[in-house]
Amino acid sequence: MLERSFVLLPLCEILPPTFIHPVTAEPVHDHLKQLVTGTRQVDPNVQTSIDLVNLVPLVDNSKEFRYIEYDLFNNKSKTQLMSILNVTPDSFSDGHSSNLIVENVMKKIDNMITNGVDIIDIGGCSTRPNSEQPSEEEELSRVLPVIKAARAKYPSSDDILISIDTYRSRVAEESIKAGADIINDVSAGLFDEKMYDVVTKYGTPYIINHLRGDISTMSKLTTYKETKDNDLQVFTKANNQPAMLINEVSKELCQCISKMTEKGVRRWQIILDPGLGFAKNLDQNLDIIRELPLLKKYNQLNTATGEFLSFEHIPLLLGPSRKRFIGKITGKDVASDRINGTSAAVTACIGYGSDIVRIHDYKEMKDACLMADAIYKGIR
Ligand SMILES: Nc1ncnc2c1ncn2[C@@H]1O[C@H](COP(=O)(O)OP(=O)(O)OP(=O)(O)O)[C@@H](O)[C@H]1O
Ligand SMILES: Nc1nc2c(c(=O)[nH]1)N=C(CO)CN2
Repeated sequence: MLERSFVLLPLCEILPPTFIHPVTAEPVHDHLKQLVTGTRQVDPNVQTSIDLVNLVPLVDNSKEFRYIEYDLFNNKSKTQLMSILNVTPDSFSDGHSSNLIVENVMKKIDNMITNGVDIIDIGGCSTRPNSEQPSEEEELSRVLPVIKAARAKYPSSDDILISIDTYRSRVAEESIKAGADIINDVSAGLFDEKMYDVVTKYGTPYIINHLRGDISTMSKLTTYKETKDNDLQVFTKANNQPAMLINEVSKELCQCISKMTEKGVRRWQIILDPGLGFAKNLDQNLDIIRELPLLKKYNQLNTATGEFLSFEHIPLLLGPSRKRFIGKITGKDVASDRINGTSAAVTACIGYGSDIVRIHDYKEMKDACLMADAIYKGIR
């Protein structure tokens, strides 16, 4: 056991750092560290190296087992480019029929795929601060025809991954039935209590984004103070303001994770997003990016229930694209003028450890990803 990373690593995801190995009397986490630092060698009869990959299983109609693979041990996976496809009436319609809208959207999808996008994030409902929310029926009528058309032309998740950007469980469910692969929920289940049941039922990857309040109140809910909870042992110490922000965001995400796992969602379905622009002010958005390594190491133990939650080796997504904090820093009031600012932010996100970036300008951001991967991960 002590010479096998494929035994120790999963154990360290479910056992707290305080857990002592019954025979060696050392923490199990220390045994993993010994393998990572080379103090102890892996068992050559069963493993050629300590390297492991994380597989996020996909639910595909084919019989084959499909998954998204992340080499989280060495940070050597190519960053995934998630391209935003807003199917809101003002994005594609020019006053014509819905068939024409789908036709126009398909051209854009073709172009995204030609330009090397990995995931297309389809959204029929804007979640930017204070935006108006359409009805569920309206949201469904916007996204379903596009998902169906995209899946008809690109049948396999190998061709393209499709995510549905929605906080509504019914939209998520219908989208999965229409062929979407991933659920991207800005509310991490807080806006719709049935969301976790859908995620459990279909077993899809589930992106959980941190926010507070709702679309109209979130911009004001930016006070992050250390909360007192005698039952909660947090292993990442918050000795400054940015670290405290990370810990509070993480704790709030863990509250959601705790609820969803109780409902049957599995750890390997989860992709984390600390939510740039969601209940964060300008400095907090910068802190989130800069302190991403802290978030990736977040660990907590509920001493009352024994529940241990760790963010280690969970894939991470950031969505900085064209957001207001970039506009404020670069002095660009118009969102489409923020491409260079976004490019710099995307590079930083990757440098600090984001596995997926959600962006609007896929051609430009493809280049940013290629450069950042070459510099930070040595991947070409
Ligand atoms: N959470 C946010 N925080 C700050 N600014 C945001 C946020 N979301 C969107 N914006 C701003 O909204 C504009 C882009 O909106 P757009 O709807 O295209 O983005 P999006 O990421 O697709 O959002 P949504 O999916 O909610 O529609 C930009 O002006 C951007 O500055
Ligand atoms: N996962 C994720 N989804 C989003 C994000 C984001 O930052 N992350 N930003 C949005 C625009 O506000 C809409 N949807």
